[in-house]
Amino acid sequence: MSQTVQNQSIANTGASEPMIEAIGLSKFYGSFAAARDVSFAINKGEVAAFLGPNGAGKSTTMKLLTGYLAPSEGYARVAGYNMATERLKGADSLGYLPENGPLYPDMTPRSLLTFFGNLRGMTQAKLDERIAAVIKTCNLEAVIGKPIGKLSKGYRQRVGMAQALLHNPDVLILDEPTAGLDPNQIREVRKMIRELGETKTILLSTHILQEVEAMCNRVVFINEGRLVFDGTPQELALEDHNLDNRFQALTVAG
Ligand SMILES: Nc1ncnc2c1ncn2[C@@H]1O[C@H](COP(=O)(O)OP(=O)(O)OP(=O)(O)O)[C@@H](O)[C@H]1O
Repeated sequence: MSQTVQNQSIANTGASEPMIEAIGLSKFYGSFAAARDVSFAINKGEVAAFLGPNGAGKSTTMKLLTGYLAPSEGYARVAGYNMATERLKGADSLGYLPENGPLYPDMTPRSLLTFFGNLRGMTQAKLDERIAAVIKTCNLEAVIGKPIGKLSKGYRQRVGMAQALLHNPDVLILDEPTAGLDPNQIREVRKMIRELGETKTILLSTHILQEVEAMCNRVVFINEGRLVFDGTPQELALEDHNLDNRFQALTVAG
């Protein structure tokens, strides 16, 4: 597989305040590198796709960025805070949708949101206000009192989004937000992300190329744990005329 950085051009969207930074991030499991010296910066206002085939290291890198996993080398910054030494401050600005969504099947969406709000030290008044807001944003009215384990995949994903949005963070890191959803649910989640992207900086992982064109103004591409492209969707498509061809070119042996 190609292991060279084939395009390091940085997207120029006019914004320049870095909100999500990977600085030489590596994660080793024994001698296997799930992420290897990954560096990029997502600027304020950007909606960035984190692209790569299965097993490329997207979830690992996202966990390193959010501070859920300790890097073997390098460090991450969110909203300017080092996630190794200032994680709580960084977490105030960060909402994270993990790849498997909410893992508390016996809780209801309301009890889950209350639990996370309490963990974040929200006052009851603030919590009531924010729960009402995320129920609306994520369309959770119909299921707010039902056990999460009994909800459809689409609703579980929305509960995960509600949890990520609860403290109204400026930065969102979303691990495959549309995975396993039906076409209607995918359309709804994409619409929600587009709307959120008007006010927030977002990094979302996907291997669906239409998602890039539908939602993103920036692409970071990794393969076998290494950064292989960093630029705009237009730059990604340019060399091989379309995104499908380019995805293949960046991931096949070469
Ligand atoms: N705890 C672990 N121990 C050993 N290997 C791991 C561990 N976690 C992840 N890996 C390996 O690291 C590589 C990257 O995994 P990761 O889940 O980050 O990929 P991904 O790009 O998110 O893939 P997908 O699109 O399938 O979710 C994979 O080969 C995976 O098997």
